[in-house]
Amino acid sequence: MLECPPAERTIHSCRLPLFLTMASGRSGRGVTDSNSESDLESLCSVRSRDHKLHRTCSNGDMLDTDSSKGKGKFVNTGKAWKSVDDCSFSEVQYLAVPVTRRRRSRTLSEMAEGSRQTTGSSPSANCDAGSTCGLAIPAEHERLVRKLSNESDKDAGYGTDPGSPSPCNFLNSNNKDSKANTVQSCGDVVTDVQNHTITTDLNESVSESPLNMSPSEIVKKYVGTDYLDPTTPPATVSLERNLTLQVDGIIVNNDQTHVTPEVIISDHCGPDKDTCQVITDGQNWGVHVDLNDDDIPPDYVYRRKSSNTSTTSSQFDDTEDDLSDIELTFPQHDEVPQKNKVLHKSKHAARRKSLQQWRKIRNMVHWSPFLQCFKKKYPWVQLAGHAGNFKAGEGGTILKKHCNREAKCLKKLMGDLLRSYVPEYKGDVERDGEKFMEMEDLLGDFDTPAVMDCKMGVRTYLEDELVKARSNPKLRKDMYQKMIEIDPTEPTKEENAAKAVTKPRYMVWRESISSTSTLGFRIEGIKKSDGQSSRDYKMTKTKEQVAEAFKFFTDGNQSLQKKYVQKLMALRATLENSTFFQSHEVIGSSLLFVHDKEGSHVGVSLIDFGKTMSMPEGQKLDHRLAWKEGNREDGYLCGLDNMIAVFNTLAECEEQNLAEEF
Ligand SMILES: O=P(O)(O)O[C@H]1[C@H](O)[C@@H](OP(=O)(O)O)[C@H](OP(=O)(O)O)[C@@H](OP(=O)(O)O)[C@H]1O
Ligand SMILES: Nc1ncnc2c1ncn2[C@@H]1O[C@H](COP(=O)(O)OP(=O)(O)O)[C@@H](O)[C@H]1O
Repeated sequence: MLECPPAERTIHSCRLPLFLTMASGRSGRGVTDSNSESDLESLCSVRSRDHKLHRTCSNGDMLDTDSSKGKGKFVNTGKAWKSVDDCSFSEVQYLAVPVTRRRRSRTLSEMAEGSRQTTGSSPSANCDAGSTCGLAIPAEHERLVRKLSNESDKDAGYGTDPGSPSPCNFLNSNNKDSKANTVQSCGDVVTDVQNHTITTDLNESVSESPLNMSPSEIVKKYVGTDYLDPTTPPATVSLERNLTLQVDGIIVNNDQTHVTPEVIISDHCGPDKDTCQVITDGQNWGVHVDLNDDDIPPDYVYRRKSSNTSTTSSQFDDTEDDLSDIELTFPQHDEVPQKNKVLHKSKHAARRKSLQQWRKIRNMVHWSPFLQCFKKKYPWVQLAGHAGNFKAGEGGTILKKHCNREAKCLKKLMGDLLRSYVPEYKGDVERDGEKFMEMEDLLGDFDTPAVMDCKMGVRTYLEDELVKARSNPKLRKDMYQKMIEIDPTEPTKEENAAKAVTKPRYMVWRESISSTSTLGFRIEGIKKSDGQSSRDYKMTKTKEQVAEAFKFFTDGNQSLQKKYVQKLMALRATLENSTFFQSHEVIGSSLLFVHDKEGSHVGVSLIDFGKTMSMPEGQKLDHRLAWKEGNREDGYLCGLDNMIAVFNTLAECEEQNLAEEF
C-alpha cells in the first residue's frame, strides 16, 4: 500500500515501494592528492574577483582559476604564463584564441624590430630566473615575429601546428629547457629579446595562425565535425590524426591517456579586450584574450530578436553577414533558468561587430549543454554519449559514427519483436570519407521535445573490458580527473600518485554513486521542452532523487507519467519475448524518453548498442539475475522494473495530491 504525501509536500516524502537492490564491487577510498590542491593552497592565497575565483601566489602572480572546473594550472603574471603544476586539464581560459581583424598602426615585426634594439627591460619581475614565465624568445623569434606580423584580414589568428609540441609543454615551470620556449604577452609594446619577451597591443594585430585556420576550421578538420559539445567527454572522438584538442576544458583526443592539448579553444574570452596574451613556443602559438568586467558576459549566447521560441545559439544560422537582427542575451542555465536579459543593443553594437568572427567559435563551443545544430533551423539534442559522434542525415535521419557491433545489433533488431522500440536503421553511409550508421531521428516527430536518457542495467562495462583491464591495465587520467571533480577523496593514494585510474575502477565507482548499482538504471540527462536541461545526475542515487528527476522531466504531469508507465510496461513485455534481448548482454544501452510540449505524444526507445554482445549459440540471459563475473547478466529488467515502480509511484502520488487539492 502506497502512502503519498499531502498535496503541498514533494515526492521526497512519498513512500515508494521496495526496490531490488543489486550489489556491485566497491573500491576503497584513498587520501586526497597532497601534491596538488593542498600545495597549491599553501602556495596561493585565495581572493575573489568578479565572481570567479582568482588565486594569488606568494610571489604575487595571479593564479586564475575557475572554481567550478577544479584546479587552475596557470599563473598569470600579468605579462606571462607559467604552470604551477602541469598542463594536463589546464583551464583553457588562459589559452585561447580567437583573433580576428584588428586595427593596426604598426606591424609586430616593426615593433619587434624596434624592440630588438631595446635593452634593459627585464622579464616579469615576479619570475625567478630559469622559470618559464618571463619568457623566452628563442632562436626562432624571427619566425614568431613573422607570424605575429602577418597582416592578413582572414578569420584566423590562432592555432598551433598539430604536429608540434603542445603549448603546454613549454608552460611547465619545471621545464629546464624553458628558455627555449616562448610566452608572449600583449599590452603596450615591449619586446625584449635579451630577456626574451615581447609585448604588444591588442589593436596591433595578431593575425594568421601557422595553419591559417580558424578554431571552427580546426575542429572541423581534426574532430571531423562542425560542432563540439563541451559538456560531453569526447573520449572516443576519432580524430583524423593524433592531435589533442582542448575545447573549453574538455580534452578531445585519440589517445585516452594523452591529455596535453595541442590546440586550445575557449569561449572564456573574446577578441576585443584591451590586453591579450600571445603564447608561443616559437613553433606553436595561440592567443588569449580576456573579457573586460563590463563586457559581454562570457556565457552570452546569440538570439534572434524576433524569435519567440527558446532559440539558442545552436539553432543559430552561422553565416557571417546577418548580425543585424541578433541580440546578445544571457543563456538559460541548467535547471535554474535565468531570465534572459537582453543587453542594450547600442551599447554593444560595436562590440557585436568585433565579435562577428568570434561568434563562430562561440557557436561551436558554447551551446547550452545539449543543443547542437546539425543544420540551419534543425535543433537536435544529444543528451549523453560522445561528442562528435553524430551528424545530421537526410530526411529525418541522423548519422552516428560507425561501430560494427552496434550496426550488427541494429541490423538484427530490424527483424526482431523490438523493432518498433529502436530507431529504424537505414544502413551505413559514408560522409567525408568516414563511415556512419544512418538511423531514424527519434525526435523527428516531436515539436519542442522533452528528452530524457536513462542508461539501463546494473553494470556499465563489459566483462570483456574487465578481463582486458586485468591483463593490460590502462591508466586513464581523464577518468581520474572526472572522479576528483565529483569527489576528491575517492582516489586511493596510488591513484593520486598516478593521477589516473583504470576504466573499470571509474565505471564501478560511477555506478556506485548513481542509481545504477542499486536500482539498475541511472539518469544521464534531461532536456525539457522549455529549454531547461541538466546532466547533473551523476549523484542521483536514491529512488526519491530519481523520482524527483522524473517529476522535473514530466513537469509533475500525472497523465504523462501514466503514459510513460504504460509505455514502459509494454516495452517490458516485448523485451521479455524478444529473441534478440534474450540472446544479448545489453550494456551501456539507454532508454530515450521523448514527449512533446503538451505531453500528448510520448515515446520510449532503446538506443546505443555499442556495448551489446551476443551470447554464445543457445545461451540465454535472464536480465534479472544478479551479476557474477562470467554469467554476463546485465540487470536490465531489474532496472526496468524499478523504473516502472518509480514512475508508477510518482503518478499515484500526483493523483493523491490532486485528489487532496479538491
Ligand atoms: O559518463 P561518464 O562518467 O563521462 O563516463 C563515460 C560513459 O560511461 C561512457 O558511456 P556511454 O557511451 O554509454 O555514455 C563511456 O563510454 P563507453 O560506452 O565507450 O564505455 C566512457 O568511457 P570511454 O569512452 O572509454 O571514456 C566513460 O568515460
Ligand atoms: N536515434 C536517435 N534519435 C535521437 N536522438 C538520439 C538517437 N540516438 C542517440 N540520440 C541522442 O544522442 C545521445 C547519445 O546517444 P548514444 O547512442 O548513447 O551515443 P554514444 O554511443 O556516443 O554513447 C542520446 O542521449 C540521445 O540524446
